[in-house]
Amino acid sequence: MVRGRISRLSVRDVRFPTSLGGHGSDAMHTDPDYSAAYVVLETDAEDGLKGYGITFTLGKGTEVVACAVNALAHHVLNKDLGDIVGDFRGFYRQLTSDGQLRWIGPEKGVVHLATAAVLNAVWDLWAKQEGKPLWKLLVDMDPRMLLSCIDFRYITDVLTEEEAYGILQKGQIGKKERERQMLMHGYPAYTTSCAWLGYSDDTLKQLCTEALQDGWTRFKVKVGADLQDDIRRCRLIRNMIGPEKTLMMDANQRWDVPEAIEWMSKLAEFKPLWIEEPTSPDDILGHATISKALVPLGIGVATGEQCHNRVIFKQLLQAKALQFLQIDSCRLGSVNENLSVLLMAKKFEIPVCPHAGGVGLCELVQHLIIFDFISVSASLKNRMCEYVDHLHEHFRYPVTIKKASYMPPKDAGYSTEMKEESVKKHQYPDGEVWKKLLAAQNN
Ligand SMILES: C[C@H](O)[C@@H](O)CC(=O)C(=O)O
Ligand SMILES: [Mg+2]
Repeated sequence: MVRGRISRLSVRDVRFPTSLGGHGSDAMHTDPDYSAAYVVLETDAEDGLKGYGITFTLGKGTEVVACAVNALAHHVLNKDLGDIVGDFRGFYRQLTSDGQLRWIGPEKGVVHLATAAVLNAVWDLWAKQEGKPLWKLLVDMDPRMLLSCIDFRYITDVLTEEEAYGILQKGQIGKKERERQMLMHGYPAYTTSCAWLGYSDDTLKQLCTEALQDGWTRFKVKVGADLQDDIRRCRLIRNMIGPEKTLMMDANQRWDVPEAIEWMSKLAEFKPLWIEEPTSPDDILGHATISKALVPLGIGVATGEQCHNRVIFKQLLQAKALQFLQIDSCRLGSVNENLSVLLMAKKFEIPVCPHAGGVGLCELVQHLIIFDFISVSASLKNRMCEYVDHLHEHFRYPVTIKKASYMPPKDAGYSTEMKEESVKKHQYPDGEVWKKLLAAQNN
């Protein structure tokens, strides 16, 4: 049973200097410091449980998101957790429809990232109070209750609540067996960690060799800045992994539409399964044009890590603009909005392959995709969840990867809690890591 009134909300700016090693770098984000606006919710329930929520950011943006979290705090403080989750759709709407804050959204940008951080903390707290990992809380939840968490506004033209109910009802069939399958074998993953754009060829070779030894069979390589470099790097990685293993490419929005088509026709010989974010994430019709042009080359289009909200996903699906849909646990408005996108993807029969390149994203999104398999999609065809091998040591409940698959978390909650020691060290600008780095920069 949920209990307690939210008595405190705090938010901290936590940054990791990943840019120093080129980790996480791509054609548009050349110096990413993996960071998080880290929210902690406390209650008066006296059970010692807290809710932890993050949203992923890159360095400087974090302080802006933290401000937005503080601006949203009054919606959460002094609220009864039972009232929040009892009408979660209403609460989601209260946050996303704040009469003043929605002007700097709505449901997009900084204010939506902040909403995700707050709501991720609420879901963590809820799951902890129920004593279940988040995926299991969702799997066991009555379908009507689950649907009551979703705001269907703006998507009823493609998915009504009744249709969604039908999907969830169908998903009940074989659910126990799929849960057993997940617990035994886990959810298939791919790795992006070998081939960030800032890595040298030697680093790429070494990491790729290690990944192959560890049993990875699916790899993503960053492309988009320089065609000759891309050709060299893609050849290198394809030669190393061989013709049978899966290769994906990610351009992180670098190209115009015609440029994307032309560039990919030059990389087609390396047989990528998909090109990810070939152009602006807002250009739905542009994605549709690219998708259509790449069909004869056997290359799909993947996108989603910077899709603002369910409305953009709806239109991408309507326009047949993507072949692989990439949800993000912190870009959308938390679990609530991700549920609506999983259900739309099911309706359109488009495989979901979540984005996880960032700090904490692997920890969070594994819950969503495991739930999706057990209760919604019931399929692993063309599906895999991204994995990046960075910063897990800072989390209290880090992901477990076995045989290149995510093993379902067993601890209660949303795996969002960071180690206090790590937070203290990496808090910006006063944590010891940043004090040293900033002092060195100033000398
Ligand atoms: C800046 C991030 O590392 C980004 O490159 C992640 C990404 O695009 C992915 O993981 O996919
Ligand atoms: Mg990407």
